[in-house]
Amino acid sequence: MPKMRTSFQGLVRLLAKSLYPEPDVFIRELLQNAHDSIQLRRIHDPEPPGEIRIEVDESNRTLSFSDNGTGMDRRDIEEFLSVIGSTGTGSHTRELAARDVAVATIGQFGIGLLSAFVVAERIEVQTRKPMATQAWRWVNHGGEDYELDALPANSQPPGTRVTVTLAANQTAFLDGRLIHRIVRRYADFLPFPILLNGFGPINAVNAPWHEPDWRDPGERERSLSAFLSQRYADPPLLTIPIDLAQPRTLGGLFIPARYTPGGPAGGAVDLFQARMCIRANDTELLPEWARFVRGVLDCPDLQPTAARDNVMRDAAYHALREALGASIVAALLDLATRDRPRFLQLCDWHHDAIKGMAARHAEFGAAVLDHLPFETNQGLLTLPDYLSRQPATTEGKRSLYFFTHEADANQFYALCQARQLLAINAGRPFDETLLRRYASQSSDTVTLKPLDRLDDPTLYQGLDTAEQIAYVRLERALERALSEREIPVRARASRFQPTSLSVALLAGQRVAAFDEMERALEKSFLLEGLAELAGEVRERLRSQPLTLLLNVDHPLVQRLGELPDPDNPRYRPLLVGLYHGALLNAQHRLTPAAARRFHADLQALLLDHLDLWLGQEPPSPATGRR
Ligand SMILES: Nc1ncnc2c1ncn2[C@@H]1O[C@H](COP(=O)(O)OP(=O)(O)OP(=O)(O)O)[C@@H](O)[C@H]1O
Repeated sequence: MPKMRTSFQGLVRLLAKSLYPEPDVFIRELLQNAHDSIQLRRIHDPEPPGEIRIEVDESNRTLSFSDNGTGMDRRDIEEFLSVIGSTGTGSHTRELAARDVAVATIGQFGIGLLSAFVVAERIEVQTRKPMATQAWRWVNHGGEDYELDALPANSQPPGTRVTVTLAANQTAFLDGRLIHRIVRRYADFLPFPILLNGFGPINAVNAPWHEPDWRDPGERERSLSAFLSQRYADPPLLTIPIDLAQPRTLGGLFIPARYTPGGPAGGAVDLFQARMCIRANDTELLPEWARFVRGVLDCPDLQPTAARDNVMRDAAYHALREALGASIVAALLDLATRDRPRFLQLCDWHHDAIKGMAARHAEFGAAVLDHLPFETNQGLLTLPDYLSRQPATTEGKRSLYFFTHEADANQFYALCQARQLLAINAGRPFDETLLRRYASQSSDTVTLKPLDRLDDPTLYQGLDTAEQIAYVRLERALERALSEREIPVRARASRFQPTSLSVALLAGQRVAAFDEMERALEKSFLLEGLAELAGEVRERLRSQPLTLLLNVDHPLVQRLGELPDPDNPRYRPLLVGLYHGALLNAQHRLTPAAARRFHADLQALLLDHLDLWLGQEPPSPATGRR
């Protein structure tokens, strides 16, 4: 019966390519082999110091990796190097562990050498054990067959030299700068110097957590901060040293001084295992809420996948994720008490990220909510601070006054100041959600009081019937004057403090949306379809009226209320001016279009005013003109 056959060469290439989709990992794997062999030799021979050399030979299209590690004898070559899936490093390490000798090797699968076949057409290994009287040369062209020759001892110093002849389409790897970058990415913290063409070390060798003074808190903070600023372009606003016993993890996290909206979807870490990078920019390990955090971690207890480009989602992984979350929360809370200004700065710069995460993730929210700052008319306050300044009712309840439109802050602060109310500006994203969560968690002691409701008796007093009737004419005249300008407004006379405020402008959600639309339409590069859509939304928003509250205690409102015919066109600029004044007082609401209209109106009003004066003056004797 005919038999199925396999192509060894085809299988090896397929396996190598599917395991190692990034061809540059062969550099990582060969450096790791060199590292492991040095580690194994150093158990018996601390001298000479370990060293790895990379040499480029462009004319022969070769890259070679030399180490002064254990080297191999014929048995090692036949049992481990030449057998896919058989690991000498792994088995030596296990034997040593059984004798309680710890050695920090990385290799464990016996397949790393395969990765070189993704880029190589030939691999030559020259090797000698330190005391051996013979060296060996092994050559493979990516097939089942290999050549093995004995060489005189003086042809190879103790250790191993692996020479990779690159395939004709892989010569990019002869570029020194590329090699340098790959070494920094994967092997920056290998504990032995890596020299490139005789120069170096080109790796950092140690990270701050490998240095002897790592346990000194001051030194640790300083070195970690310098290291992280240099590694990432962002200087850290807060550094979080990580030194965990279970699962063993060393490293540093940080919250950058800049927040890039739309940056990585999750917090990102460069994940190392036993000093070798397995995953740069991993966005899965940190808890989902920790979007504002970055850093480097080395966790030897994580189990890498065979391709060494990810880690298993095992118990150690989940325990690490949880421990990192706890470390971040602890560092934030520590900063909140130790260095309040910096904590506030951090909450401001990362407002959306930190408050957003507190709103979305109950656990994180519960841990930090008491410490988050909220803007009030007496500066930034935490919710417990705010409540401690509020009087309690007889039932022990305290009111939490807030308004939800940041654009209204100027106006609301004036209203609240006049009534000596302490109010929270909950206008930034997530503020209102967090306030509501806080109040519902403390419903026995806290009552929420939204201030942007028209019928709020705390701020606005109703009028008696006679007063209401007296102001109806002015209310209607104001509405008509503004509707001529396509500004839909509902005017209502009321009484509020301070009396210096003639008009308060109240709006629903529509204000922010409307302003956005107005701004969008000002942009010349807005796509045609989008401009049409924005225009349509604006028109719909426009039809929802704002509410103008007229303060009957203000002299201007009183005088206008006394006019027998407020509809007379000559008063229109004054009525529109009232509206513009309120708009201006609410600061942010001045869109470019509103500013242009206001400017034109103000000029017309000033001109009228001048004419009025000139009309009262006697004519000039020279010109006969007034
Ligand atoms: N530079 C070297 N010095 C000494 N022995 C080596 C060297 N390179 C490879 N070997 C031997 O060849 C074996 C196979 O190497 P290979 O890179 O395929 O796998 P590994 O390093 O054991 O495991 P992994 O697949 O996890 O990297 C090693 O376990 C080791 O015994």
